[in-house]
Amino acid sequence: MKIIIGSKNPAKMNAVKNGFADQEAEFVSIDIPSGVKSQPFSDEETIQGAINRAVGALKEGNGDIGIGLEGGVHETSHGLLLCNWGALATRNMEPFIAGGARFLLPEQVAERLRAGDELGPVMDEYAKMKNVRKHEGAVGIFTNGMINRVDMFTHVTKLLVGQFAYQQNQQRG
Ligand SMILES: O=P(O)(O)OP(=O)(O)OP(=O)(O)OC[C@H]1O[C@@H](n2cnc3c(O)ncnc32)[C@H](O)[C@@H]1O
Ligand SMILES: [Mg+2]
Repeated sequence: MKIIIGSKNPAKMNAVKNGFADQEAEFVSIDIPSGVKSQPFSDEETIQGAINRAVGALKEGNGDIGIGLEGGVHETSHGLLLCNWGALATRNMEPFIAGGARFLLPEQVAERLRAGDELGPVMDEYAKMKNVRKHEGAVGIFTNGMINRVDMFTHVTKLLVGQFAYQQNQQRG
């Protein structure tokens, strides 16, 4: 099975490998554009970004499965939530989608995003670190390391792989 990951971000690549850990698979990473804003601002837009990357990866990499993982934010009456979505595309089924962890961003960070900044650079500044988005992620920083970006996207990948497996079983009868 050839799995194409629509990103070269190592946190996403490792998460996909973890999610398929018990299967014989070859992994290829290709930087696929999300087709949405670099900082998606709703669940809807983040889901679309994940689907675009999954479908694009499948085509571009000529694989059996394309995976797209996308981070975004979503405005609520409680404040700005960080949201995370994934999509799994195959040749003959509609893409599967699954959501990951959500939590409120500190107002200081939320204000920067509302003003048009991207979370990646804002997090590096806030945490006084480099490339937070490729390592623990905002989720790792704000949960004191309890859940990092790889853990979070591994969970999303397992939700995708599990739905795909369920559907395959249903079709086999
Ligand atoms: O190379 P790609 O796959 O694009 O990886 P990315 O880190 O940019 O991830 P996304 O495009 O999915 O995320 C959209 C934006 O939100 C930022 N972001 C999302 N989740 C984050 C996190 O946990 N920590 C830091 N930045 C995050 C990210 O840097 C982008 O600015
Ligand atoms: Mg990005």
